Amino acid sequence: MPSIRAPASQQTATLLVAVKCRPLTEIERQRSRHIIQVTDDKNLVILDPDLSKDYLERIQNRSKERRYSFDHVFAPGCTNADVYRNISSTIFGVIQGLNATVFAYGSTGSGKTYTMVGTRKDPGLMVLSFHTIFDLIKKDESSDIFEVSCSYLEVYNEVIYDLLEKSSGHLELREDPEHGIVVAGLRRIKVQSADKILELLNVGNNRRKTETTEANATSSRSHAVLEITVKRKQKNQYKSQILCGKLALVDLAGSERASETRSGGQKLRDGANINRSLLALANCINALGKQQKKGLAYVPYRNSKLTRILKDGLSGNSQTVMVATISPADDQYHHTVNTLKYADRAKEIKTHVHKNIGTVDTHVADYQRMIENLQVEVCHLRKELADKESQLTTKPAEKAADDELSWLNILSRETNENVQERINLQKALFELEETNIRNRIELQHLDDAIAKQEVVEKDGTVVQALRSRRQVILDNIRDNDEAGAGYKKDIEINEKHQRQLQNMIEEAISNNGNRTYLHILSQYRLLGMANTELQFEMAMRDQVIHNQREALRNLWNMLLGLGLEQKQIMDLAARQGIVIEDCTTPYANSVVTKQPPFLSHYRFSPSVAYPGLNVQPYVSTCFFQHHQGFSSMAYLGGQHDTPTVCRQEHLSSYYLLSPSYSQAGRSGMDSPWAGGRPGACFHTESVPQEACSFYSAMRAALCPCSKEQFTPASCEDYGQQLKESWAANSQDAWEVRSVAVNNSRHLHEELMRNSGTNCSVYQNSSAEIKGTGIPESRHLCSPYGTAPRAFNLSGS
Ligand SMILES: Nc1ncnc2c1ncn2[C@@H]1O[C@H](COP(=O)(O)OP(=O)(O)OP(=O)(O)O)[C@@H](O)[C@H]1O
Repeated sequence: MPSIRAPASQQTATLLVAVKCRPLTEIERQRSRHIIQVTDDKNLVILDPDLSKDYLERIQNRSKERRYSFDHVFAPGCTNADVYRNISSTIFGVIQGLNATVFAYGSTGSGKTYTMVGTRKDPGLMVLSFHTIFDLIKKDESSDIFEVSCSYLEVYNEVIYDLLEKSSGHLELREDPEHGIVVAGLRRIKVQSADKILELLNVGNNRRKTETTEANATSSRSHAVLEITVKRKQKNQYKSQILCGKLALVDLAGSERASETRSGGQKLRDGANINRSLLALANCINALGKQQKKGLAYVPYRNSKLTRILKDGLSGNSQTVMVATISPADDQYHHTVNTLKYADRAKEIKTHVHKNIGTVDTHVADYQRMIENLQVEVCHLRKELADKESQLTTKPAEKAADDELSWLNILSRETNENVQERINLQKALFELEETNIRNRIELQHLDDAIAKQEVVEKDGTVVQALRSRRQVILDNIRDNDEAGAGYKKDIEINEKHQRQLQNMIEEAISNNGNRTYLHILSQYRLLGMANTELQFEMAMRDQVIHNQREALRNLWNMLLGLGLEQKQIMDLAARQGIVIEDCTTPYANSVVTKQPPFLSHYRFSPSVAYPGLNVQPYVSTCFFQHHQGFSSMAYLGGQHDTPTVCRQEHLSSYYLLSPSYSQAGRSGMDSPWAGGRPGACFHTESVPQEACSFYSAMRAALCPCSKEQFTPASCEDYGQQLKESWAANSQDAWEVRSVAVNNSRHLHEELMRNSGTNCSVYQNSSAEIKGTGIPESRHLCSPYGTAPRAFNLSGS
C-alpha cells in the first residue's frame, strides 16, 4: 500500500458554514410560532420567542432577537439539491486527491438526517455527493485508473461499529503516522457505481441505531460516518504516483435534554453519551475558533471518539463544510441559538488542504520493516501457541489451568486497555506541550517587542495591543498547563495500574503448572502491545518529521523570498556536496508566493539541506512557528548582496539574511536557532558596514540571555570580532571564536566550560568541505545555547 506523503503545495481553506432551516412539522404548526426570518442567501434573524415583551423592553435592547451571517443560508422552502449546488465544489477535489468533509450539526429533530440522507424525492447530500463523484470519473478524459471504495461506521455510546458488517464487533481507533486516525478492522468495499453506494447506505442505515423520542419519531442515536475513498492511478506520470482523495459525510446524533425527550434507562444513557461527544465537538469548535481569533489554545480532540474521527475535517487536511440545521419553532429558540453560536464560531476555523500523493518514503519503510519484524515474531509465537494448545487438548484439561487461563485473559485484556489509554494520554500531553512551547516562544517575542516598543512609543497604543495579546497567551498557557497537569496525574495512575497488572500476570504464570505455555501466551500478548507502542512512537516521530518538513518549506520560502532562483540555491547546495531533490512542481514567478521544492530526504542531518543554516531537530517545532506567515513579511532591505532584514508582522522576529555563503560569514553568527528561537545570521562575502551596529542592537533584543549575560559592551566586542574574522577570511577567522579540541576529555571540558556562554567549540579536522576550502568542522557548542550540542557543519 502506498504511503501518503506530505504536500508539494498546501493551501489554507476556511470551513464553509451553511445554515439550513427546515419547515415547521405538522405538529409544530399547531402549537409553535415560526421565528426564523431568512433575510437573504447569507443572513438570517431569529426573533424573540417571547411576544409578551413590551415596547420599552424592546427598545431598551432587551430583546432576544439575534442576527447572524453565514456563507449560505437556506430558507425552509429550499431543497437538499439547493444546498448541494452551493457546496458541491468541495466534492470536486476528491477525485484529484483532496480530502473533503461534510457534516450536519444541529439539535435533535432539526433535520440533520433529512439533509445528509434525504428522501427519494429530495435526496440528501450523501447521495448527491457520490453521484457527483461517479459523474466526474465518467467525464474524466485522462487515461488514469480510478478505484472507489466506501466504508460506513457509527459511533454509538462511545463504541465504533461497522455498519457494513452484519454483526460488527467493537472497532478501535488507531493513529496511523501516514493516514492519520484510522479505524482498525473497518470494512472498505470497492464500488463501481453510485447505485452500489446507495445500496450500502441503505443497508447501513437499517442497521443504525434509532429511537422514537419525544422530540423526533426516528431520532438517530448514533453518529454515522460514510467515507468514500477515490484512488487515482496516474498511468503516464511517475511510476508509483497515486492520488488518494477521501470524502467523509457525517450525520451526527441528535442532542437533546433528557427533560425534553422524556427518556429514561438506556435512552437516557445514550443521550448522555451523545451529548458528551457533541459537547466534545462543540469544545473543539470553540477552541479552534478561539485559536484563529486569539492564539494557540489546546484543542481537546481526544475527549471523544467522534472528535478524533473528525479531527482532520476540523483542522487538518480537508476542505470542510458544516451544515447547521435549525428548526424554525419558537420552543426551539435556545437550541437554535446554540447551534447558530457554534456555527458562527466555526466560520473562523481554518484547515490546510493538500493533495494526498502516494509514494514510498524511506523512513516509513524503516518503521514498516520494524513492524513487519514484530509481526513475524508474533506469527512465530502464535504458531508455537497453537502447537501447545493442540497438545493440551489431547490431554484431559485441568480445571485449575483453565481458570488460570481465563484469569490471564482478563489480565491481558486489561493490560491492553491500559496500554491504549497510556498512549492516548501521552499523545494528548505531547500535543499540549507542543502547543505550550509555541505559546511560550510567542510570549518571549512579545516581551522583547514590548520592551523595545516602550522605549520608542509615545502614546502606548501598540504596547497596549501587545500587552493584551500577551495576556491571551498567558491565559492559554495557564489553561494548557492545568490540562497537562491533569494528564500527568492520569498517566501516573495508569502506570501504577500497569505495574499492578504486570505483578498479577507474573504471579498467575508462576502459580501455574503449564508455565511454558503461559509464558509464550503472555509474551505473545506483550509483543502485540509492544507493536502498538511502536506505532505510537512512529506517530510521535512523524509529528517531529512533519514539523521539520514545515520548517524546511519555510526555509525555502525564506531563501526564495530573498530573490534567489531555485537553480542558484541548488547550485550552491551542490557545491557544498548537499543533495536536494530537484523541484518537480513548477514555481510561480513571484518571489513570496513560490512554493518550495519537495525534498527527497525526510530524515536529514540538520545542516545538510541548507548551507549555513544549522537547524537542530529538537527546536524545529519552534522554528516552524517562527516562520509561519513568512509570505506576509515586510522587507526592510532588499539588496541581494547585502544582508536583508526581514520583519514578521507581529513585530517580534527579526532575521538578517543574505544569499551568499562563506566561511567568514559562518564563523561569526551562524547559530540562529540557539535557545529555540531565531537569531541573526550573516552570510556575506564582505562585512557590510551596517552589520555591526545592527548586530549589537539586535542581539541585545533577541538573545535569550541578553538581559543577564549579553551586555551591550559584549555585543560591541562581538561586532569587533566579527569585523576581524571577516577581514582575516581564512583559518584565522575560525580561531577568533573557536577552541580546537584534541581528545574526548578535552572536548568534554570545553563543552562544559563553554555551555551557555558566548563562545563556540569546534572540532577541526584535516579534511575540507568539498570544493569550498573550508575545513570540515564539527560545531559542538553554540554561542548562545544553554546546553552542549553537537552537529556537523559539513553535513557529511
Ligand atoms: N427540509 C425538510 N423538509 C421537510 N421535512 C423535513 C426537512 N427537514 C427535516 N424534516 C423533517 O423533520 C423531522 C426531523 O428530521 P431529522 O430526523 O432529519 O432530524 P435530525 O436532526 O436528524 O434528528 P435526530 O438528531 O434526532 O436524529 C423529520 O420528520 C423530517 O422528515
